[in-house]
Amino acid sequence: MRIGPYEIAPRVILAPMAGVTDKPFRVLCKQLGAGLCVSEMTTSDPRFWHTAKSRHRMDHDGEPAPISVQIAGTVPEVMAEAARYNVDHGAQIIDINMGCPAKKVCNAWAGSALMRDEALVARILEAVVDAVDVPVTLKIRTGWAADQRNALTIARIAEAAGIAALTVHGRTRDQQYTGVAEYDTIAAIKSSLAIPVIANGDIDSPGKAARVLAYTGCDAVMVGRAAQGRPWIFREIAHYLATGENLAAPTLAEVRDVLLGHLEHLHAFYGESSGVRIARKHLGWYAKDRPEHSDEQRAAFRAVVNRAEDATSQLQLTRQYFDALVAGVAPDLRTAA
Ligand SMILES: Cc1cc2nc3c(=O)[nH]c(=O)nc-3n(C[C@H](O)[C@H](O)[C@H](O)COP(=O)(O)O)c2cc1C
Repeated sequence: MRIGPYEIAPRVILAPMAGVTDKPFRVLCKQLGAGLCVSEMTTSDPRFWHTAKSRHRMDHDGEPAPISVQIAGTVPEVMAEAARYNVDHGAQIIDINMGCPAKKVCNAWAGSALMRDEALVARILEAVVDAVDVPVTLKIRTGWAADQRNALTIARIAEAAGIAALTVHGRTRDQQYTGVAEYDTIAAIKSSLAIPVIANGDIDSPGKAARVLAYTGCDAVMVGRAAQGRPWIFREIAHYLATGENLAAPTLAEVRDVLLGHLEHLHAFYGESSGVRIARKHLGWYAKDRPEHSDEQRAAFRAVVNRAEDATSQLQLTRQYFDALVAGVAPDLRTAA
């Protein structure tokens, strides 16, 4: 699949997730097989561009190409300026967020709320496409509510405005994350457009990715929540799409090394104090799906690791836990604390 000059291969993309898809996570997912990783959304309001949060979100130093940066906002000229600013700071693809149901975004009439105003959508897309020389992509839901499913109309507006690829999350805004993704709507959109369409929603295994691609006819799939604590899902999906075979799960030693590398990158990127805090949610996700140990042990691991206040002890406790798993013994988390 192509987005402007970029060949996106394999056809599996990391979804933008605020608070999750920061640079350390994007770099990791790319290394582990994602064809493209989309940044957390960045605000289009210039008053917030110099906060620590925005500076981290706009930092793409050393990130592998193509660098896709998501912007959110409501005013066409402001969105255009935000797109220019991000391109000046390394963005090679601009993605526009009209898919996020978060209150903070929707109260400001951004994210998926924008889909209710089709004329404004057209003005925003045209303004952003005109403002930059890089490809502009759009991410939408199927509509605002069950009786307001206007994704196909928005998709046609997007294509006419020069959008280079469209991602559709198969839910309406009022569904938030409940219900099941409607792949029928995504298939209908794909069959009506000439630009690449990316299917998103509930893709959590290589088999599901292949089924969604076949059912919708889409050009690629986008994976969000299933990548949390499981960044190797991208190579698993890529391998399955290429061969029809399942790749072996990563060994515990590899999981340990991936996780320790991820923690080190978080500590270096955010600084020790914020890095340790931000790492905690990732630690919880990595521990969540380990079948080797009991729920009690996983809960104990989270509790102990959450107490680590500095980078050294967070790394040490994590290593200790996974070393014990690798050796096939129960980790003694009481003494580790
Ligand atoms: C924690 C979290 C943060 C998210 N932040 C964004 C965001 O910033 N921009 C956006 O377009 N979608 C955002 N989403 C929606 C995801 O990109 C994706 O559309 C959704 O999770 C469905 O895909 P999944 O079923 O693979 O998780 C977020 C989702 C989650 C769970």
